[in-house]
Amino acid sequence: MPGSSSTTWRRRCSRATPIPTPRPTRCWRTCSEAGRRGHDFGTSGGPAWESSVAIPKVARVSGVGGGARLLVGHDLSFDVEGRRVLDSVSLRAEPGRMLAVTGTSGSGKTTLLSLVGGLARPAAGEATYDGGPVTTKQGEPLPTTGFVLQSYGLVATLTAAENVAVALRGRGAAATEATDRALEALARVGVDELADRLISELSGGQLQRVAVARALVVGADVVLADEPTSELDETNRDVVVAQLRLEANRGAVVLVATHDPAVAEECDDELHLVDGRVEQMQAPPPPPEPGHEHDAFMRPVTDPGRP
Ligand SMILES: Nc1ncnc2c1ncn2[C@@H]1O[C@H](COP(=O)(O)OP(=O)(O)OP(=O)(O)O)[C@@H](O)[C@H]1O
Repeated sequence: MPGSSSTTWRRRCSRATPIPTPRPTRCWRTCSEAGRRGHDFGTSGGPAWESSVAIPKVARVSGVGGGARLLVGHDLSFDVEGRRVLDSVSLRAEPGRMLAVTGTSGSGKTTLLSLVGGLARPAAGEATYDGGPVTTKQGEPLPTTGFVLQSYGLVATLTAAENVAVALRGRGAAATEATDRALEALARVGVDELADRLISELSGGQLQRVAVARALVVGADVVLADEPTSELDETNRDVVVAQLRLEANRGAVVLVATHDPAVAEECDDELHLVDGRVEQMQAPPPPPEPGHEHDAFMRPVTDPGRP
């Protein structure tokens, strides 16, 4: 049922397979234990990967509220040419978690990410981060934010490395440091070999991974990724999702707009939009009692030959 409340649920990541890794350049370790997802990429001076990721099995319904480093949307609405394309949508995204924003094409995913990222101003409602506004009065994002734009927003006349380094140069990093970190970010998504190629010489999937690297490189408080895997094969999709998970693990709020159920499945929470409104979600059933763990996979046996 559409409504103005935000309803998200928490799901356990179901995949316990090792995450495919691009060629690492530095400290990189994999961990394939169930419930421990992610890798330690010893770069960029950021905090190390937290060794375990607590993903409870139980459903959770989030309410809207303030709180430390929460990204909150309060009844956000947005109009385009007099048409309401987002209608009273609320969300509450926590650091350390990945929130999938799903919905059919045109349902408002990009619009919602733009509003909570401060790229657009809502017609009504408010977005807050850490209890305060998401932008300065001049419209500059206040939390450090890594955007993966659907259209990438890369500069065609610069190389892949330069496009990524720009995100750091704009924040005052020295040229050498920015280049080093750009190469590391490109390596995280397996495109460091393309570092010196012009953007105009890259394929769609390569461009998309450069755009992801640019969002990763800043060690952002908030990562807003709009369809970050739409051009990728399954292996590279998993690499990108694993890197977004790493961002969450180091404490970022991560929002991923996606059409891909496999990507949504890897997230902890999901907010589903239908025609610019939040669709009421059904929470998954509670975990089985001890001793009944396999019941969920059992089907009633109907044998027409038996009474
Ligand atoms: N600049 C614009 N001009 C006109 N209409 C727009 C504009 N931006 C968004 N819209 C409309 O707003 C609605 C929501 O668009 P939005 O891009 O947020 O959807 P989406 O769920 O991200 O879609 P997709 O999955 O196709 O990227 C759509 O009906 C779209 O046509």
